[in-house]
Amino acid sequence: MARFWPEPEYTHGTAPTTGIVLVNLGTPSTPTAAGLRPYLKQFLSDPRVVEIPKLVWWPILNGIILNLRPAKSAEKYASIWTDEGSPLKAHTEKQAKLLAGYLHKAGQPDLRVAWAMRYGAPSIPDTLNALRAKGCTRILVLPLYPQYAASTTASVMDEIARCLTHWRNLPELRFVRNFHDHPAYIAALAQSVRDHWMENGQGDKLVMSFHGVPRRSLDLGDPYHCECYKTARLVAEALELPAERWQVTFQSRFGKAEWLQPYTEPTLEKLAHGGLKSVDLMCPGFVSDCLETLEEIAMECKSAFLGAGGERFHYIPCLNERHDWIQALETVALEHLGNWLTLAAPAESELAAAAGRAKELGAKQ
Ligand SMILES: C=CC1=C(C)c2cc3[nH]c(cc4nc(cc5[nH]c(cc1n2)c(C)c5CCC(=O)O)C(CCC(=O)O)=C4C)c(C)c3C=C
Ligand SMILES: [Fe+2]
Ligand SMILES: [Fe+2]
Repeated sequence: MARFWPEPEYTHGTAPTTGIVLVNLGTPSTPTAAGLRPYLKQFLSDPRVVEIPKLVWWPILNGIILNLRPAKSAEKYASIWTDEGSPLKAHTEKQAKLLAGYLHKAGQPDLRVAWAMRYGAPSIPDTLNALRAKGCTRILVLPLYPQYAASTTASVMDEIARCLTHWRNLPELRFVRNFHDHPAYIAALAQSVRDHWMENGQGDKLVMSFHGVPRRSLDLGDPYHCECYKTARLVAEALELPAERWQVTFQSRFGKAEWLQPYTEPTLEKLAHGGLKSVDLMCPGFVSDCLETLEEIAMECKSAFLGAGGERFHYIPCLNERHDWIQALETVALEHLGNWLTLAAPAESELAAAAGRAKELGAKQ
């Protein structure tokens, strides 16, 4: 007897459901050497992050770095850890919850919002599997990196693609490449500076510090450097700052190779030596406060500037849970969802009829 196979939509009995995944870098599970080791191992084994041939890099990573760095980094993490755990994780989770609420209010209650970390937990595969279990057949991936870099944005795409090699029935996919010049993101950054000035007064210079990458990546055509400068220029324009009142720097250098210059900490010392007394520093490339902003900038760089003769150093927090930033995130998401929003999901009655037909077909088999 011929076998009747149900049509695909009956197989799953669900309407096309759309999921949004916010992805950030990741963070250790605990601020201890034991928590740091697996996180650093996964992070620093990513060929998008360290672009040195495996044969050369692996002995250095496994023989030296993973023996020395976990304890050193753990101490730094311990200095910023909160009751909610890692600040990066806490902010990312809250941003996802807020975004879901904003989309619900905007008349999009069916969108599922999830969050994942490129390294550590919750992993990208676990998050995509959870969305699949909720019936999502359309997924928008939104890396929380405003500026595109191969080491961050492309690495998220690699992991999504790697994960989907294990799926038979692929979802439709959309991917936000960057939002470094999005007017809503720029407006939120500029307003965060104005808010800070209103409360604390204005410093003599606004330094905008971005995470660094190896200089070689710029020579190889990575747009990261240019996107950082564009973000900074747009923020400065929004604040009507003349050229001598703002500056771009790059932080978090790793290893001995040259990274993007000028480096943040030496620049701050140079500014102080040159007689600058008062500085405001923001990190527009990080949408959440994390180790790199709370420890490296707000603690280490502050003490370097003050130690070099500066008198006032103010760190302006990241966008975190600001209302204008979550609105910006909502706008970026809605723009990329595009016609997925207007391709209406089937009505309940249609779904019930489809489920009935599927049952009938099942009985015939
Ligand atoms: C080894 C090379 C690294 C590259 C290239 C790199 C690029 C890069 N990173 C971020 C954002 C973050 N990095 C964070 C921590 C961090 N970064 C590196 C190294 C590279 N980053 C290391 C080894 C670490 C871990 C901490 C340490 O041991 O120093 C974080 C903070 C995470 C947290 O838990 O708080 C973020 C965020 C960007 C945007 C970027 C390229 C543009
Ligand atoms: Fe980093
Ligand atoms: Fe750092």
